Amino acid sequence: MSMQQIPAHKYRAFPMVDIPDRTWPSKTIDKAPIWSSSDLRDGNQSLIEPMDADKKMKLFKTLVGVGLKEIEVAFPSASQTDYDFVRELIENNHIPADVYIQVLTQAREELIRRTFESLRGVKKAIVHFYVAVSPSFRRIVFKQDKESIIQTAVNSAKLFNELAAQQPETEWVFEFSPETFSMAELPFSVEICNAVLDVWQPTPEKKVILNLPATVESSMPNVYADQIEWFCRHVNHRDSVLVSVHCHNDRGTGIAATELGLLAGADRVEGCLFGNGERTGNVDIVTLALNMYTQGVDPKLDFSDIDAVRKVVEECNQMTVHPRHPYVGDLVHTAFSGSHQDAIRKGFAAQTEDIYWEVPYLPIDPSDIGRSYDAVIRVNSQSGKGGITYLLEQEYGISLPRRMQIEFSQVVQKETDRLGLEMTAKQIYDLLNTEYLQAHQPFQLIKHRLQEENDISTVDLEVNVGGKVEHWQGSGKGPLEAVVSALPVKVEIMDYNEHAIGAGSTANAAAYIEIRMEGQRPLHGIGINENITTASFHALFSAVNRAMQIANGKAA
Ligand SMILES: CC(=O)SCCNC(=O)CCNC(=O)[C@H](O)C(C)(C)COP(=O)(O)OP(=O)(O)OC[C@H]1O[C@@H](n2cnc3c(N)ncnc32)[C@H](O)[C@@H]1OP(=O)(O)O
Ligand SMILES: CC(C)C(=O)C(=O)O
Repeated sequence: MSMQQIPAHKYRAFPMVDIPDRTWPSKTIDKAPIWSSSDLRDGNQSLIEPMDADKKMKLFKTLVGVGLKEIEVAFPSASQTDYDFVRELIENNHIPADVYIQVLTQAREELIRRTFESLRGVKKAIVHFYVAVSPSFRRIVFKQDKESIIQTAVNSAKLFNELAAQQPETEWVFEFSPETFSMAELPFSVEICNAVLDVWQPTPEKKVILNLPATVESSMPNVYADQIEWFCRHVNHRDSVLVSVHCHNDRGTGIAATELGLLAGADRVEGCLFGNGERTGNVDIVTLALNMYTQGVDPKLDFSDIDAVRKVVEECNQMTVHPRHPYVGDLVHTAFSGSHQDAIRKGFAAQTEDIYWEVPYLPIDPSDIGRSYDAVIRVNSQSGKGGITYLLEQEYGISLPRRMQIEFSQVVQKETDRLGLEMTAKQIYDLLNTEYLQAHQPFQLIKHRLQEENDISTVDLEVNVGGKVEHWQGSGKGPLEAVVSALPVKVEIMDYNEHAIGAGSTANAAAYIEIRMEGQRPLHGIGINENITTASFHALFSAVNRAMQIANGKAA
């Protein structure tokens, strides 16, 4: 059956939480939470092909490298691969001293025993068990009432105490997840958590983790935040509990839910790099961290080389990161459209090291995460003069004057429309070269002699005119006026600009001239030469030739 005409007959809205004095809306995130990566567990269990030992190790090292101190590495009772991976980490000392490995188990005795067995000899570990608490799970999956669900959790919590006591050399941290918390009645979630806390007896010095998952994201993020705040107010031993959020992204608001959950009192976040995980994924730790970073809050995770991290994640998950993925996607620091490019170019010009970052359209400085500025501006048929100018400036040191930017962008626009494709900086330069620098017909300046006496310049020009060498002479108040007077056509110079390209002995000069030939619109020419006077003469010839070609109907 396709979409219902009246969806309310099939679906219902999630109930609001009765918490009119909620405080989270007026809070801000001003410090990093405790991060826990679930890439090797929740992420891994959602892959078409779960990672083998090599991939798991590679990703584990990457997670350590970015600064994660809590890493859920396996569901050891699920498979021999997972069990062996935990053993490998422990037996071959792959776990840095300040890192807790975390493992997950169902609330079943034999699975819990095997889980503790997998951890033999570990220096410190977080052992995590879960029981689903929502009404549909109680009714449909477990076919158990609330009391027997609580009893399952309590029995497991007791077994945790017992098995941990058998390995006293390990620093144990316990974690309990009322799975499907976001779809459950809050009083029941609190009741089952309190029952587990009664067994574990945490203290402020030896806290336990209560992880409150949006196992399937099923409400707006403000509702999730209300749930977290309500829970934090009602759970016992709040000062001895680390409240953790574990959001999935079914409604596409996993990031928002997590951020609001932090405002609402959560201390800890579980998620995966770039949002891998069941269905639409776990919350993306990278986006969360960089959201904090771009608000001036140190996330305590290091994504200085985000592309290296992405490469490992893509290889291990056998899944590519979307080109629009926040912060890391191939296209997210790129502007194709004209007005964006214009603003970015002006923003870069205005940005200095001593002021806050405020380059328009770029929420982060790409270089902070190891990205170059190369891809920031790319030119296609949606682009304008700003982007074209930026690329010529960045790649070739050519700074077109404003009116010339307008003129040349029309040339580029025609070409992008014709090609229907993006144009690279080189293609744009080639077009500039063909259109302006190689505009040698009908008059090609071969060489010149310039004399200056009593403020009067005199030039002798050797010019190739249709294969025949001619000599033209002229004089005027400056070199350009002298060349204008030598030309066989009447032109008026409207504007002139010049600048150096590069520095030192290899520097070149670029000259730009705008002229008007009788009966024509103004047109530009460019000259580039080691000598600025020669460059200006070439610029004038370039402009004149373009004007002549247009007059003769040979160019647009
Ligand atoms: C939201 C999450 O991500 S939770 C984590 C989910 N991850 C995984 O399941 C990956 C690893 N899992 C596995 O390898 C297997 O499921 C195992 C080893 C844990 C269990 O395997 P099996 O014994 O074959 O059970 P199966 O996979 O069918 O799981 C369903 C059973 O677990 C029970 N169950 C589900 N969750 C729990 C829980 N938290 N505690 C206790 N029992 C549970 C179900 O009620 C069902 O029991 P039933 O067979 O008596 O009806
Ligand atoms: C085990 C729990 C934390 C889980 O993965 C979930 O609910 O999504």
